[in-house]
Amino acid sequence: MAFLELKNIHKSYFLGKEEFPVLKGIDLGFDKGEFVSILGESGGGKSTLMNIIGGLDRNFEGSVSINGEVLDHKQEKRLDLYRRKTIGYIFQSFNLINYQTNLENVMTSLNMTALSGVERKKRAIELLDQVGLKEHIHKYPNQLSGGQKQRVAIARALASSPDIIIADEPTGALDAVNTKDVLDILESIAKDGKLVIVVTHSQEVADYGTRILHMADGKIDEEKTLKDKFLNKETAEEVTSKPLAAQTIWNMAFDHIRFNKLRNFLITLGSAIGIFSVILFLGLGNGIKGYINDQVNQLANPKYPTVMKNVTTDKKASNNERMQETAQKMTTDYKSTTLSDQALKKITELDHVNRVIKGYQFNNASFTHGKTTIRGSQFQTWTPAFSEKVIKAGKAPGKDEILIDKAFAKKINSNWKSVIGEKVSVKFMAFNKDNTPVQVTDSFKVSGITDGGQAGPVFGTNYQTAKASLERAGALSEANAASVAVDKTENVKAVVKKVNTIKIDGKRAFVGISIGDILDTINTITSLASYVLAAIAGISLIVSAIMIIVTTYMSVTERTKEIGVLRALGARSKDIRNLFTSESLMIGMISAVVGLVAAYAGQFLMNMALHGMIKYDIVQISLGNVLFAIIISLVIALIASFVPSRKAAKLNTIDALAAD
Ligand SMILES: Nc1ncnc2c1ncn2[C@@H]1O[C@H](COP(=O)(O)OP(=O)(O)OP(=O)(O)O)[C@@H](O)[C@H]1O
Repeated sequence: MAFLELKNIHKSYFLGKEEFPVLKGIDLGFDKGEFVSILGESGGGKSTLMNIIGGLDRNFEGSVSINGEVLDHKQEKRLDLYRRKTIGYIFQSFNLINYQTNLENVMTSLNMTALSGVERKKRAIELLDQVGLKEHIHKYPNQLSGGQKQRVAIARALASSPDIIIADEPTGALDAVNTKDVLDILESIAKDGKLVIVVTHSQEVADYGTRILHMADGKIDEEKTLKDKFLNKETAEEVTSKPLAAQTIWNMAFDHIRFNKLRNFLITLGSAIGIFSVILFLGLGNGIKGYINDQVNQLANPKYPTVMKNVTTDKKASNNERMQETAQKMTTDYKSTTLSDQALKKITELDHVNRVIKGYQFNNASFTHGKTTIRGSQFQTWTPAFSEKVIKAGKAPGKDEILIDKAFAKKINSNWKSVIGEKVSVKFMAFNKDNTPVQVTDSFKVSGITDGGQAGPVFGTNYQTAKASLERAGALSEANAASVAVDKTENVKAVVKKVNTIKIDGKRAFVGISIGDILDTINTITSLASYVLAAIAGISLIVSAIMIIVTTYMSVTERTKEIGVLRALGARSKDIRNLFTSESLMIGMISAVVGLVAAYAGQFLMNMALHGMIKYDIVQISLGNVLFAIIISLVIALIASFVPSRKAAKLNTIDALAAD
């Protein structure tokens, strides 16, 4: 029984329905230690036969057996293992991987063995030494002569110590000297106890072997034994085969990215710009939200929700809308907006309420000092609901005293603090019990100066002072607003909810609102705005996804031959898919890192530039934003590589090897 046996091999190609028989019944036996040359006219079917022996072609009739065991061509896994372990391929056009050094080319085959990393490297160097290339191991294939390239290819074919070496026109591209060298090496391989099968057109090459087979018209028409096969000395080295490890695939992907530096740099840059802008906008959203929260909290004490009379009958109206309606009603039907002590008592009786502080709010007040007047501002009572931080100089108003806004104080005197102690007159419209407008004019001493920041100017006296003014003018003096002192911040929400459900005479009596509610509204608006901006920036991520798709496609097209070589060396179809997916993921990962670094740099620069103006870090990239960037970038890379990497994995090995 021969080591390799072919029985009744038939193979046809079909063009449409038309059949072109190429192999018409081949029966052959080969032994280890043989150096067999297959000669024959061009188009006679030599390569077709080699593809069947090499486990690259599965569509044929007949059987191939190794050591008596029939190879099941239907089992892809079995064939992958067969190519990895039993077959070593040498091609006419060398088919080395151009972005790998010669050492790495040999290592690629060794990476499909169970040898350790150190052993693989040692063996690769030994093999390259054996073919006389020790000095050239770190060169790339394009830095070698044709003969040298073919020797690297031989070293690679020998790497996994296969029993059969198939060489398709191995000397076709070589001159006489290199041809002799390569044939010597092939002979020594046969002498080592391996089966060497060479396809050639050259009688000179054929004469070198131990046996010549001649093919014509799809059959072996002549067979000639030149010399005895070499003694089958059992080779000591037995290398166990293993599929490509994930780590190796990552390394190959990385090598390719490095090899195509400029192209990958540009793609990474494109994707990174997308990530950068999305993250920066999200960070800006966080910062603006934080800034507004900070401003509002500087202005108001969150433990004091504000209450007004509810005048709205529309059940669907929000609390904000109700407050606005009450404020409007103050100018037409003032009486209906006042809060009686009796009504406010209902709030005082609620759990967690310490007390209710009565107050006033009047719009369109004007303030005058000498020739300086400011109109259209709100005049209100100063209650503990304001944060003390609002007072930038001086103190809270006592009897017949007033707090004025800093901008107004500056108008009076550029040395604004000096306005404290001066008299300021206030004029605003109130109403008497018949809802007839009554002008209130009074004059108070400035006790302090306020800065309401984004919330606008704050002018205010204490409750007693305002009440006395209203009474002097003959206006209604019942409060039209109140602040509720709640025991703890965490109870504010519950108290406000309760306040909003209190009914008097069967109607909802109050509308209460807390700073928390106001912040919730502002935060929702800011988040929305920042998401919209991030989504607009996200369009560039779509562009980057398209770029990755295009490059992966280009990469697959450019590397068709490499895919064929890897499959011929025994890589599985999923290894090919993983190779392209890994490359995209790596580009996605690098883009995310570059985008994030740029976003952090942007954050630093923007915060530094704006700090003088707003004393706040306006860009605040959160850990969540960082994770989001990494995940979105990887997901895009994964989606973008999905189709091209599958296309690569599905390529037919023979067609891939035939690619130019
Ligand atoms: N994929 C294919 N589809 C259709 N016909 C094919 C295909 N591959 C090869 N053939 C045909 O099969 C025949 C045998 O081709 P093969 O490459 O095996 O010949 P060969 O003996 O190796 O030729 P050469 O010495 O020129 O390399 C040729 O006529 C060729 O045109």
